[in-house]
Amino acid sequence: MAAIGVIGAGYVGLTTAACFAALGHRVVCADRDADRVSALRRGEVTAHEPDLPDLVSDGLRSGALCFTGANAEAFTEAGFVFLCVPTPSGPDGAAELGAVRSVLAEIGPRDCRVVVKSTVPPGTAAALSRETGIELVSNPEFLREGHTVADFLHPQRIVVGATQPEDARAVLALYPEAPAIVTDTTTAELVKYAANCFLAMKLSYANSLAELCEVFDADVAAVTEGIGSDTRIGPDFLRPGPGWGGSCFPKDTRALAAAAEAAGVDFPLLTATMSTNDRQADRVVRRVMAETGPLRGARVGVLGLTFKAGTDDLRDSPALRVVERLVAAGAVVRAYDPCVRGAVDGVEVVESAEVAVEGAVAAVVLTEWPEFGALSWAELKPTMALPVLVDTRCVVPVEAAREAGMRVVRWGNASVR
Ligand SMILES: NC(=O)C1=CN([C@@H]2O[C@H](COP(=O)(O)OP(=O)(O)OC[C@H]3O[C@@H](n4cnc5c(N)ncnc54)[C@H](O)[C@@H]3O)[C@@H](O)[C@H]2O)C=CC1
Ligand SMILES: O=C(O)[C@H]1O[C@H](OP(=O)(O)OP(=O)(O)OC[C@H]2O[C@@H](n3ccc(=O)[nH]c3=O)[C@H](O)[C@@H]2O)[C@H](O)[C@@H](O)[C@@H]1O
Repeated sequence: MAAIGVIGAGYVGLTTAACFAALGHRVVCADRDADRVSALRRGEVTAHEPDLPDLVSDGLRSGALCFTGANAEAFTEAGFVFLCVPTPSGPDGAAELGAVRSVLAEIGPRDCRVVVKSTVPPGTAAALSRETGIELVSNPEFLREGHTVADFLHPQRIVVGATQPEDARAVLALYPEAPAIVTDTTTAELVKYAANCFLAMKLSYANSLAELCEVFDADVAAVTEGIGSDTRIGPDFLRPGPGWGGSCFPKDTRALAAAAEAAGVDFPLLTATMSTNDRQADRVVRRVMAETGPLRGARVGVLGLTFKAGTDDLRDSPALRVVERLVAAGAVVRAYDPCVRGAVDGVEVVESAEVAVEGAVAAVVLTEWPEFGALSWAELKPTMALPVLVDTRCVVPVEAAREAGMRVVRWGNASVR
């Protein structure tokens, strides 16, 4: 059992803290957001993450986990301190390291292992170790939102970068058994970007295939099944949609592109991955308008606002990019998302799919919430101004919707497979 400090109680920090506590370690988790800390002390978890509220409550009850607003309390006694603070995009796309630096300044040289879990550009730990005199360990995180606890407790691999082999061994020993990749800090940092950027590239490829399929009248579901059955390609991350988003892919692709450019390395695959994504929202609006005509003054019902199903996270959501463009085209947008309540810029958020599509010239599915697959288009169609359904996530059973009289645009002409 180890004494662990975790700095940052967001998706990554809170999951790290609660899971390490569940694994038998003693954890102090610090966050500078006083409201978040007060809520967590009461066992209130706002993120929509399966099992996380239970693990937090268990940790608080057993005393294995506690929360503080003072970072110093998380590292005074700790043998390990995990940095899980944000690394957002700066104005030129490069990762902004202000939060990491400020925490390191607070820690100062001391007798504990300082582990960077935040996603930082290759060379960061080495440079900051030189600057601060703290020998940093790199331990990038690969969890997905909506699955944070399961991904943390059952990782496909753990990557640790360290200068001293015993530091890497000590960090690995905190985790459950899993395949480990032990390397230097810069390589570990690059693994993280390489993974996210590769997945983003795969998605941009799939989205371009979807566009091609619509032009050639081919079926993207069959195409991606056809290529995904080749184990060298693999079936995952080939589902086309309105573009990829979330708190990490967009910022991490920008950050790696900025790092490559600063290093004088031409990486056109990466820039094409991003520019392909940037085009997707306009493509959705074009596809809607091809069915409805001009949108000025027309009502559009949007189904789904989060960046993917299974999360309440709206950060850099492709759905919001589409909404912004629909509004710019003059549409009056009403949106429903099972996980979003309250105000979202430019759009009226309503309490049901039925209310969202009432009076609309088109219903546009932008997030793959399973409940959208169960909607009765026979009941919805008579309430709409035009029977148009644009399903960018391919979740609506197309035959049933067509039988109900809907004109269905299914992304990439995807068949139901
Ligand atoms: N969200 C995700 O799925 C994943 C994120 N990452 C990386 O992990 C890092 C954190 O991401 P998230 O957990 O999503 O961020 P988040 O925004 O959900 O949470 C960050 C937390 O850190 C706190 N914070 C900021 N500065 C602080 C400081 N100086 N002292 C104490 N607390 C501070 C904030 O109040 C916030 O609660 C980023 O580098 C991200 O790229 C890596 C893998 C997955
Ligand atoms: O660094 C991070 O923050 C994390 O980023 C992603 O996780 P996450 O942002 O939770 O989301 P994903 O499930 O990867 O989805 C990203 C985007 O791709 C889209 N997507 C995903 C898969 C697919 O087949 N099609 C598709 O359009 C999603 O809708 C979403 O907009 C990675 O999957 C994690 O491994 C990584 O740790």
